[in-house]
Amino acid sequence: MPSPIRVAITGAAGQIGYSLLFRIAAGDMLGSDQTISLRLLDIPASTSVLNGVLMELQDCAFPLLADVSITHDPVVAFDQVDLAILVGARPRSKGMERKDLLTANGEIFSTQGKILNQVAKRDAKILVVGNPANTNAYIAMKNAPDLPAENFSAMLRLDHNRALSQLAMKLGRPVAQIRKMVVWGNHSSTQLPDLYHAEINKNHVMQLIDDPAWIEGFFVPTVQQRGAKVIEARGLSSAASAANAAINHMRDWIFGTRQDDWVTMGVPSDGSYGIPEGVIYGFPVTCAGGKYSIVKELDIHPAYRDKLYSGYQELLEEQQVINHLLPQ
Ligand SMILES: NC(=O)c1ccc[n+]([C@@H]2O[C@H](COP(=O)([O-])OP(=O)(O)OC[C@H]3O[C@@H](n4cnc5c(N)ncnc54)[C@H](O)[C@@H]3O)[C@@H](O)[C@H]2O)c1
Ligand SMILES: O=C(O)C[C@H](O)C(=O)O
Repeated sequence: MPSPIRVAITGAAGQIGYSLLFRIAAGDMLGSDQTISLRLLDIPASTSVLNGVLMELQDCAFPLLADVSITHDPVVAFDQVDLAILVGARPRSKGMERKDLLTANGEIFSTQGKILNQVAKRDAKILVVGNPANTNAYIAMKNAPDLPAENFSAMLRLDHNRALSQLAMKLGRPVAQIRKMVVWGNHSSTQLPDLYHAEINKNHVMQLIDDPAWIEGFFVPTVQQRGAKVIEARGLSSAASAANAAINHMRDWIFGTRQDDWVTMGVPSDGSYGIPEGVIYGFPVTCAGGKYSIVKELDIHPAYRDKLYSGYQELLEEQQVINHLLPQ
């Protein structure tokens, strides 16, 4: 068996952590032949809970779990990590937008970006889940100038999965048959789930959906507002589905996307689709050999062009709020 991969998870005592750790330790992210060394980070106030999580991980006797350690020191958690999933941050509650968390959470990502810069492996893959995920990922990336920008990503996979499921339900077909979904932009209510490129068994789904009102009146707002609806229903934000999306995101980034398919990742813009550099934005990407590439030259529905740009503008507005956390 290959030597253990070091995986750091922040916010490990939280609710996403509780869904995420056990699946990673069971092999859902890195496969059944790969041992894992887990580094769990949380704040001192969560030590008791984190101790309980540690006991439960031990009690599972996972064959792939080479070792697990807990700490509240990011220097220890991120030391020579291969993968870091940055979950630890405050979630929003009912009535809040995700960007309302900017000032509460931004600081965490500037600190952690600096420490990743010092101690993580130079090719570490870093996924930011904590909200507002795109801007937090941007803060971490800018505070880690010695790591390649392409090592940083933000999670839009939950939105992508939500869009896939809504479409599968509409078509009455299995989700596994759908290819080429994308959710553009910010992991916020300005995100744009776009099914105009989607295929099912190599047929364009638009040939099967003769219902434009469903797309704009149901599909798009349902995906955009899903996080808020879950908070309304559960009184807590999505956790198991978020953990599942984080595993999907990392697995595809590491092992590659399916043939003739792509996934949505929040990645640094390279100017594609008129989105200037300087933001982390949801794009369709293919992954191979541990690298992602933005899918180029898709024809954007004319009514969507301005909407893609609105997501960019919102990200710039978010950056204004946390400008003091970016190295000048
Ligand atoms: N991108 C997405 O699709 C997506 C989906 C769901 C949730 N989220 C976000 O993920 C974050 C976590 O959600 P949750 O439901 O697990 O929240 P939670 O409150 O249950 O857990 C958060 C954990 O983070 C810890 N924490 C806080 N500051 C920390 C720090 N500086 N270092 C390490 N740990 C720290 C807390 O002690 C807590 O244990 C929230 O910001 C939430 O909005 C994002
Ligand atoms: O909506 C939230 O605040 C949590 C999360 O980002 C989600 O999309 O479920």
